[in-house]
Amino acid sequence: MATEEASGSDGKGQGGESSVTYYRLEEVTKRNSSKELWLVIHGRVYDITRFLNEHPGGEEVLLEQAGTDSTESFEDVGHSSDAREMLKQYYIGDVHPSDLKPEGGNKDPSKNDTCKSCWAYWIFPIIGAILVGFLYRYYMAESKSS
Ligand code: HEM
Repeated sequence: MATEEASGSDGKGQGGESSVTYYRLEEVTKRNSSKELWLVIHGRVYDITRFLNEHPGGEEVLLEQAGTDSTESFEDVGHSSDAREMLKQYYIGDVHPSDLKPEGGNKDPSKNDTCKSCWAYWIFPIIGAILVGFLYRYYMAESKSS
């Protein structure tokens, strides 16, 4: 497991662009006040302490979400692409892989589903075409004999 794990409380603002810093959810949960406010959105950790006063939706909503995975709340509001762009400047790292929830997209099951639907997409039209072929021949034979 090649993970660069952050454990110090002064790790904010670090995390070079080349290497990802991983944070345990436990660490994120501790940053739940206006003095230090971290959020998780789509498995990424954001230090939005300095954004608190600037948030167009107000401080309160952010304080309510402080230290949590606020992916759902963030998406529910239907934030604009500008808001999504803004996220980048507050990004400090990723949630540690062992703390990641299988959020809506379990890799293996979704792959299996795709494969299942793959053959289904092909097999039904092929069976349909064969049936139509047989029916056509049957009617042709019938019309010739009568
Ligand atoms: C760090 C992450 C966030 C950023 C960068 C951000 C940014 C923004 C921006 C730019 C807007 C103005 C409207 C837009 O452009 O979409 C906005 C509005 C809003 N945001 Fe956030 N936001 C963040 C997190 C959250 C969270 C976690 C909540 C939780 C509920 C929230 C709730 C709202 C609400 C209620 C509005 C007002 C929407 C409206 O008036 O239509 N935001 N936010």
